[in-house]
Amino acid sequence: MAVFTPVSLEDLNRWLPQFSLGKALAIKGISAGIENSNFFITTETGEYVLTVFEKLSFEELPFYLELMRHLAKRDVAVPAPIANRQGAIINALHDKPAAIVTKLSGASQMSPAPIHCAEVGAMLAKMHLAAQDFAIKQPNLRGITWWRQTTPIVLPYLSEDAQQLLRTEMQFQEDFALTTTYQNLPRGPVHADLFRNNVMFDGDHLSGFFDFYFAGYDTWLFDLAVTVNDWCINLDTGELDNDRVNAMIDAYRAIQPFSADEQLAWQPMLRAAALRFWLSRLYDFYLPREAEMLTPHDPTHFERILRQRIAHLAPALI
Ligand SMILES: Nc1ncnc2c1ncn2[C@@H]1O[C@H](COP(=O)(O)OP(=O)(O)O)[C@@H](O)[C@H]1O
Ligand SMILES: N[C@@H](CCOP(=O)(O)O)C(=O)O
Repeated sequence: MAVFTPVSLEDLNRWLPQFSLGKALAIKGISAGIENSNFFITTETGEYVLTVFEKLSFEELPFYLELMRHLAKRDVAVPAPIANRQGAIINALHDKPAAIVTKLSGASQMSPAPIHCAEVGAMLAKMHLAAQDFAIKQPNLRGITWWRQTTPIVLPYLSEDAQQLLRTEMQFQEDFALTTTYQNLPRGPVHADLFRNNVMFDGDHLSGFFDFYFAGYDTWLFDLAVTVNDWCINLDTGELDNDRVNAMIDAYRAIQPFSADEQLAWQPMLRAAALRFWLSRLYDFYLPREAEMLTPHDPTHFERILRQRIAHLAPALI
């Protein structure tokens, strides 16, 4: 991540007494990630993760953190938010919303095999089902409304060829969103950013997933498409690795079978998932925010993936 808002050990020890976590012993900024300021913290009671939210507001945040609390209570492997003595899980730090969550064990699996993709597919299906009775409905803030807003902002930075691709794909997705196939897709709270760096493995065992800060109420299929586009590809070309794709969708289907509409929507949804992250990476690349640490992601990675999804069909969901 970046560190946009520095937090010192002294800052933390002034802020921490509202929690039952004892004294802070150490704090370390985390360079991975690009959205918020994240820190590993060690206190007298253990190790946690502190996040200072850079864009999400006090009003928007309950959806994300209450969803994590809801899932953790149902034994889904996600970090649990830590409440202060008044029961609040979102508290101001340096005038920004901040939260402490439990720290997951393990490490990211950045070169996944089919076995890892199967674990992720099964866990994603379990998460979708466990979230069905979650009471708060907040839209995916990086859904098609945001794509419409962001497209004209980033277009001027693109080559003519890339501009043509973006305009054509936006029209395709606008048309697809009007179909009954799309409108009939099962939906609920989804993670919407389940990349390899947001999942922890202990060996071949999935130990947890985190970074719910792009979550929203959207189609389950969009969530699966986002995940396939990061876990099941040749990173150099964006081409799908069918063994990993089939491992993930077979494991998902074993828990939650696909509807006829999902089977019809699969190819357009893989394109939509590629478009969404091409747009966000273009925005972050050409309109970057000031940060103490920031590792921006490469936008052309998702341009390649989008072109691949348009040119070649993925394995079907049947
Ligand atoms: N609960 C957690 N347990 C363990 N590591 C975490 C946890 N949350 C975040 N991290 C670490 O912090 C990094 C950045 O977190 P992430 O949520 O992806 O950033 P951002 O808030 O910018 O999206 C992760 O790649 C991971 O290394
Ligand atoms: N995962 C997305 C955007 C967010 O990145 P993160 O590292 O902050 O989770 C991408 O790779 O573009």
